[in-house]
Amino acid sequence: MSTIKGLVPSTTQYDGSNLRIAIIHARWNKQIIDALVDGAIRKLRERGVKEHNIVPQSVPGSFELPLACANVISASQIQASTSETPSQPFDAVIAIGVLIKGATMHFEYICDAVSHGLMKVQLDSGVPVIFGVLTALTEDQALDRAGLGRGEDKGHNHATSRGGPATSSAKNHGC
Ligand SMILES: O=Nc1c(NC[C@H](O)[C@H](O)[C@H](O)CO)[nH]c(=O)[nH]c1=O
Repeated sequence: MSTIKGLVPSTTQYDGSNLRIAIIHARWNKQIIDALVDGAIRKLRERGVKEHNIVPQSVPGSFELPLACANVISASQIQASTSETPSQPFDAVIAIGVLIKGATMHFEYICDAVSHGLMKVQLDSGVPVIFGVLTALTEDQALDRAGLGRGEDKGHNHATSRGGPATSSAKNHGC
């Protein structure tokens, strides 16, 4: 059965060649995280973002993503405005995590806190924070969304559809 879900690809080809993007990722569920980070980097490079302008940084778990994103944004803005050798501030941040439901409500509380936290970071900073956190009810759901599915259909790496919004949001943000 066909589906109506999905992101309609933008007809505008955004040029990422002058963008600087941070990728903040958790270290929980490493096999899936690694595939998502690789997918995001691949999409950013396809959009023309230079390799040295893609800056990955890790945190222990998804619960630490909002603070790390806020810190990396403010640090880059301070560095750009006060340093003797100013560097370009980040134009967007991609937050990547993998949350898999367990037997308790821990999953729900982290998912809620992280999603609201990341939204607050982007509204407070004015810098786009792309939501790349998988909130999976099962391991197979997470594996499928990283393109690592255990069945014949390996699924689709959802992080490749995070790189695009990072460049388009950054450009629309007037960077
Ligand atoms: O519990 N499961 C998960 C998890 N827990 C750790 C949490 O994010 C945080 O690092 C600690 O609570 C310490 O603050 N973090 C994830 O990214 N995915 C999970 O599936």
